[in-house]
Amino acid sequence: MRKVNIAVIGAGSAGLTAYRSARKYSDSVLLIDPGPLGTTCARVGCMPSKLLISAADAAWNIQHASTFGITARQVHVDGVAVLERVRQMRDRFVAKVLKGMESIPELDKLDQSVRFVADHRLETSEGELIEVDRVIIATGSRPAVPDMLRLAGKRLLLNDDLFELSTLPKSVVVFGPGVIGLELGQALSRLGVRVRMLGVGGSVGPLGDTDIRQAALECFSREFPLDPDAQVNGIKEFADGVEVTFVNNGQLKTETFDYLLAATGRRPNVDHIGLENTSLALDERGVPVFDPHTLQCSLAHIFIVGDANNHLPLLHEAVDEGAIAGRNAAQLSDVQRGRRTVPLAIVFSDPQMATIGLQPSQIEQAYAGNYAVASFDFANQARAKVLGRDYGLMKVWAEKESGVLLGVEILGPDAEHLAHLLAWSIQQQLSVDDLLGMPFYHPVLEEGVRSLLKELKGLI
Ligand SMILES: Cc1cc2nc3c(=O)[nH]c(=O)nc-3n(C[C@H](O)[C@H](O)[C@H](O)COP(=O)(O)OP(=O)(O)OC[C@H]3O[C@@H](n4cnc5c(N)ncnc54)[C@H](O)[C@@H]3O)c2cc1C
Ligand SMILES: NC(=O)c1ccc[n+]([C@@H]2O[C@H](COP(=O)([O-])OP(=O)(O)OC[C@H]3O[C@@H](n4cnc5c(N)ncnc54)[C@H](O)[C@@H]3O)[C@@H](O)[C@H]2O)c1
Repeated sequence: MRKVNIAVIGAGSAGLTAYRSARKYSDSVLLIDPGPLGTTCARVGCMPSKLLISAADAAWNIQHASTFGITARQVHVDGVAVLERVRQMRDRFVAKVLKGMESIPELDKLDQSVRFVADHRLETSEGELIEVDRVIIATGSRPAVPDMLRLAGKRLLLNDDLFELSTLPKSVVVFGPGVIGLELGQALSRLGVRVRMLGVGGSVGPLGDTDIRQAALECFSREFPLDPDAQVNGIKEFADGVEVTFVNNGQLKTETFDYLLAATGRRPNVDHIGLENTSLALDERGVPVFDPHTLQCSLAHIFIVGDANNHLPLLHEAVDEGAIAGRNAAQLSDVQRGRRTVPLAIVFSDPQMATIGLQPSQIEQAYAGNYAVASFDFANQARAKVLGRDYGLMKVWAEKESGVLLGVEILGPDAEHLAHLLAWSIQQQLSVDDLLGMPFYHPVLEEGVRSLLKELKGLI
């Protein structure tokens, strides 16, 4: 039987980093993945979605240049060319990952799927048994599709499928106004696809603040119909599309679309890896209980990283977790708490959305009576007006006595940059006064942060 010191299950962003981190300490590290290789981020996630969004923004900016007195006569979106570019560029990102994997010795790689058959034993899809001293689970996640949406049959699209279409569809109903739904749904709409978006429970993107959520709803609803708490009565596949019956303004309405895009969340890939054959403690979703600082599970020799642990399903977190777990798995007698960065999530919609630090509900719970919050409306911001993008709302929460920043939510132009500025400030535990002592150029979007901080100073 093959014997391995450290087995890394999954060669995505988390697994690859875990492998490299562990390999610094041990010669016996096996990276196991049946493929497709190249990582979710590069193949079907971060990169192709951002490529589609860039195409959409190009079309949108031309169509809306009239704000500046510039009119383009005819804007033609060539759906075939748009998707070809997305795939071409996507393939380059994937190729870069695969090239990087070439430096991994062949003996360290196994192109099969594996499952646990005991705490220290894995079985490959071909029946080979592998005795393992330590294991890092890095199996990622996959779309979670409610049964009802499967009624769309062949007309059901997942994020993976969207980028493989030969041309842009004419119409798409998007289920789930979360991160993926808003990014892809808005991009499709801006590329001329008729989009309707339906959600449950009223959530919009990752936003926790009700005012910002409302502002987001208003912004997106200007571009396509969006009901974040829809009542859907039926879904039916027919030869050329899918028919959806839902309640719209109190009336039952039936509309047909080319496709139904399911963007209703993701589930960790831990249900087919034989966890039932181990003595690992699992949570209510069947995910191994683990320590987010060490990535160690209830059995000291097993670690879980990236989307598989369902904690912070984002690329930079997957990479950080892989590095921590790789080191800890290799140094089992000296497991250490790795450094976790301040929570930061960005949605590449327009306006962009960002959440940083503690969520509003967490602040209420931990700092009740001892925090202040100020908000800023981009409608009044000089730079946003110059850019013709004067919409959005931003809030910052700070502790009352110290003035230290606790959390931020942004809906606004170029939020990706403001979000980093504020995330770095929170991580440095900077206070409102510290930040107000920094330079603010004119005219820039950051001046909005200064206005907000000045208001916040008056409240703490
Ligand atoms: C549409 C979309 C857009 C996104 N955009 C962003 C973004 O802009 N920014 C951001 O930060 N995040 C984004 N994400 C999230 C990000 O892509 C993920 O958080 C990240 O890719 C997770 O990496 P991972 O290593 O955990 O998983 P993966 O990269 O999915 O790797 C898991 C690997 O495990 C393998 N595997 C599974 N089961 C087994 C088994 N039994 N045996 C062996 N191998 C197995 C799989 O083949 C796969 O290669 C996006 C996700 C999606 C879907
Ligand atoms: N820019 C980024 O960083 C980025 C981009 C895309 C994805 N991601 C990662 O991928 C994860 C998954 O994204 P996601 O958008 O699939 O999940 P999500 O949790 O962000 O959104 C799922 C949405 O679907 C809704 N929903 C659930 N069941 C539904 C149903 N039956 N009908 C209609 N709506 C329903 C939910 O209310 C929610 O609004 C994100 O949490 C994020 O971590 C990140």
